Amino acid sequence: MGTAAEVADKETNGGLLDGKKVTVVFVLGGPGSGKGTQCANIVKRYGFTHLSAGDLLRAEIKSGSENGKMIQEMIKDGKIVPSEVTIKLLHRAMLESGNDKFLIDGFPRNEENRAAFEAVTNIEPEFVLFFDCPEEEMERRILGRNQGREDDNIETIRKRFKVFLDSSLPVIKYYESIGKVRKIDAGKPVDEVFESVKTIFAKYETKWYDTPRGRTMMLCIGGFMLVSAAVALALRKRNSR
Ligand SMILES: Nc1ncnc2c1ncn2[C@@H]1O[C@H](COP(=O)(O)OP(=O)(O)O)[C@@H](O)[C@H]1O
Ligand SMILES: Nc1ccn([C@@H]2O[C@H](COP(=O)(O)OP(=O)(O)O)[C@@H](O)[C@H]2O)c(=O)n1
Repeated sequence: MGTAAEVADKETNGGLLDGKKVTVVFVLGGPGSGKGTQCANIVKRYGFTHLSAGDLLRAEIKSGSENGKMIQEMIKDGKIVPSEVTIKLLHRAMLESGNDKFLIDGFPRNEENRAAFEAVTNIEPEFVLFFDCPEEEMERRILGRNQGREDDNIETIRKRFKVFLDSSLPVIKYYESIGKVRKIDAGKPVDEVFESVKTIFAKYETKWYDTPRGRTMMLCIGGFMLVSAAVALALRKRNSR
């Protein structure tokens, strides 16, 4: 049982975010497996909002918040930041986005992350997209990433691999046991990986008439048909006189 405010918050959520039904896909895989790269592709094609737990934590460090120093130390050491911190950032970003489809990348990374997210938001993922990639390939990719990340050095990379095996794989196993994992062979080139991703996301394909431009076109076509009908009617009336 949480505080009264927490309980009230949970009751108003009821699996919804701000009263809205949302779709959440967790994107998991080892460090460097290509989660961020493929999330960018999914955003473009399927209109999801991409929320990377790591990016949100790094932005929190930059913002100079009171938790910044602690987060920085944990990331530098490849450790998993306490759930309450990460979940608060994810929850806020979800509310601010205004979207109803989310890719939550790099989360949940351990059992605590998973259980706490479910308890706080009451949201269950639609499915878990799991990028399965050999460790040597992930290491090669991270070392070539060049994003100036403090944790992309060989010592921290090895720690992150260990945390992935010890803490994150059990979460993937849990979702596997309830039939929610969609596994992708992520060791292939980017385009080939995206081909596999597309087969999983096919049902989220945005129809052209669901886009802002498509809706405008539909309105124009509707307006044109109305005007044509009115003109045809007027002509018929005149001819019948
Ligand atoms: N399928 C792929 N083949 C080769 N390089 C890739 C592939 N996917 C991503 N990369 C590169 O590997 C690095 C790590 O990818 P990234 O998407 O940042 O991984 P993650 O988010 O899982 O840590 C990046 O430099 C990216 O450009
Ligand atoms: N749910 C999460 C996600 C990331 N993190 C931290 O952020 C670091 C970087 O995560 P990331 O997802 O951006 O990067 P990759 O390890 O996937 O390359 C992790 O090693 C953790 O220290 C966390 O504590 N909790």
